[in-house]
Amino acid sequence: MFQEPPVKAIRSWASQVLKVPEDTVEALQLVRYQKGEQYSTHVDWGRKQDASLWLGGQRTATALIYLNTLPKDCGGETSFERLGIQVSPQAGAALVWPNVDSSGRPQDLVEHRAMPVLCETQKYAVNVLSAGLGAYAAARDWQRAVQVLLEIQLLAPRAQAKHWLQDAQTTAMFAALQPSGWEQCMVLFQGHANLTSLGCAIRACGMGRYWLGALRLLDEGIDALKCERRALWSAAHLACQASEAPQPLSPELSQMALPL
Ligand SMILES: O=C(O)CCC(=O)C(=O)O
Ligand SMILES: [Fe+2]
Repeated sequence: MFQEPPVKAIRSWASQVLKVPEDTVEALQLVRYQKGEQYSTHVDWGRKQDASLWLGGQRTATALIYLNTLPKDCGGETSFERLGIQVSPQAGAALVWPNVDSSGRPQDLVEHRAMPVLCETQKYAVNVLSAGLGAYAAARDWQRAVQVLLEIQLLAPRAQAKHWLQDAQTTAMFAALQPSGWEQCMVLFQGHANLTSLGCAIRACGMGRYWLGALRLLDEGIDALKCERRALWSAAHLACQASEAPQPLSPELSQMALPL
């Protein structure tokens, strides 16, 4: 389906307009409203308490492409009440807005709704959202996830998109939490120490049977992040379950400085 020419064309256009790699454009969503239907006020980005936010990476921007024009007085406008903006659907026009500010912080200002359609003409639109790396994390394709992370880092310099990049990096670490990716997970941990990434790194050590590393991270991480031991308990537990037999330390890892 991603290979259909119209879908490809829209995804490629969206990647340029939203300034994200094409791979992080989510699957297109087609929306249709019949008479009386609407979409109540919401934001397109994920809330902090939403676990899919750090697994999926933040939705940094939205492009809404209207597929048909609604007659006058037929409703169906996209309304940004906090901004005092209402846009009427016009065939072929696209409404593009950021969901985060220049530092990557999600914005409440861009909450919006689709006003009810008031006549028999149906409203059709395509909603294009820039996703994080979630698709690859879900597919356990850590090589692609890491590659996309590198592309994102090049596109968005660290200082300008700090929060979003942290989400993306943690997502890539999750994707790499596999027997074949655990060393890459440790590499991603460099310069990115927080509770979630530390938990990932401990589990990665367990996957690689690198027990010394897991123990060091557990001890030093608790000191450095000033967290309680039990905050990392499940990571440590999973690390222990990941493998039965210990494995000697590789020279490469023994030289790696902990980012704490
Ligand atoms: O249909 C509209 O005008 C807005 C749609 C929308 O906000 C959404 O699908 O997230
Ligand atoms: Fe929306």
